Amino acid sequence: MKSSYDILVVGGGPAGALAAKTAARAGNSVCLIEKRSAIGTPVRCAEGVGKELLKEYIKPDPRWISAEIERARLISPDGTTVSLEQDKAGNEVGYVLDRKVFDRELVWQAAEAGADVVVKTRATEPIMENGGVRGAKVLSSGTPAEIRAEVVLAADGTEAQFARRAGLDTTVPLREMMSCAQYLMTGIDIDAGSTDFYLGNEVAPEGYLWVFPKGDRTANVGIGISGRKSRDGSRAKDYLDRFVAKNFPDGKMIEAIVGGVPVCRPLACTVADGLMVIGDAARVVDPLTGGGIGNAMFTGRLAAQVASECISAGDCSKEALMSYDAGWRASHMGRIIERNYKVKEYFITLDDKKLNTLAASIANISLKEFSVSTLIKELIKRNPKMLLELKALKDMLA
Ligand SMILES: Cc1cc2nc3c(=O)[nH]c(=O)nc-3n(C[C@H](O)[C@H](O)[C@H](O)COP(=O)(O)OP(=O)(O)OC[C@H]3O[C@@H](n4cnc5c(N)ncnc54)[C@H](O)[C@@H]3O)c2cc1C
Repeated sequence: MKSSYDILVVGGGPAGALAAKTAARAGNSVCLIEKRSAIGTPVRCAEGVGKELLKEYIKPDPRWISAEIERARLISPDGTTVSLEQDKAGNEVGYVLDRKVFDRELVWQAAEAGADVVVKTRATEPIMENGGVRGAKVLSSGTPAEIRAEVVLAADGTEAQFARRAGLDTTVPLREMMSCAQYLMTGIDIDAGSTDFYLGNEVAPEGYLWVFPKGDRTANVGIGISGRKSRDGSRAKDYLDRFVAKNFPDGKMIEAIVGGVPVCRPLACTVADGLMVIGDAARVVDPLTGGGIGNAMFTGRLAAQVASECISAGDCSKEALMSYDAGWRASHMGRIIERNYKVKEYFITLDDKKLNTLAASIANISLKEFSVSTLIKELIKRNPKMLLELKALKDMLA
């Protein structure tokens, strides 16, 4: 680790790794620091990801694919199942990853591209000069040091501490922080080709419960609920325990995790003078699905491209870096986040009866060519009693 670089990346998750790889490939001197002693552990993720989405960033490799997924199923409170099968070209839809291996591979690719990767090194605060970020104060294996950089890319995950310390507003409303609990379970009977989402206030109030297969009768079984507790005082783990006791009484729990997923709108501004915020720290998790791996990689790559251009032009001011902020907001990803935020806000208002009605009305149709707009049209056609509500949703998305 040197004391000065073109680009300093704080955090070795998918956002930081893609940013470091892209920036190093563009010829910049790059340092990626990670506070943990090993990249990728412990895993705080259900590890589901779309195939198409991933293809853009990394070649599929059986070393980090735990399972191939053919369909996603939505299970309503009364057990009605809606199956979303395959993409338009008939390809399998996704993977469940082994993120310990996946994250390590991404960071290894950054190192191979020329980035210095330093673990056990935590950014404690930004170096601020003339109102801008000029690097980071760090604790590297317990020893204080300073790393200066033209641009810092903050990829430090949900807590977004680096951006907050640099003066950005990173507040998440309590109800928009989904609290999660997850067990890695083995010895359970599941559909090995399906990611299952259980909906309803009994199972997961204002959220959902997931079963993501990892091969060999093993799965990530997890839950996210809105806020820290539900109205009756139950926590995410209480709901998960009830579900597991009922559905997988003979299963064995191998690993347990807790975590939070911000299902809010992204940061109002993701840049400052000398600073760009990427991945979960920028709050670009999909607010409807809770998926953030692809969006983390997308923002990491885009930020590194913009940072490289700004460094070459000798201008890393907030104004110059703003093309990253404007770029991701105008992108397909930015538009989907905005749309899915509205869909999520609508779905959390539905009681179990309405969820059952909607699920029953589309359970028997083929959703192979599924798109949100065609689905809403179909729902409106089939649910005259909910016409006004569904029309309001359609207008919101127009
Ligand atoms: C329970 C749960 C289930 C999820 N399931 C899915 C899913 O199925 N599919 C999906 O797409 N997404 C899922 N997500 C979201 C997904 O995990 C994140 O969106 C993704 O990991 C974001 O990547 P990132 O690089 O932005 O942040 P992270 O992966 O969180 O990486 C941030 C890194 O920064 C490091 N760091 C933090 N502070 C510092 C510091 N001060 N100095 C140095 N390093 C620091 C951390 O140790 C960490 O390694 C889930 C999240 C949770 C909590």
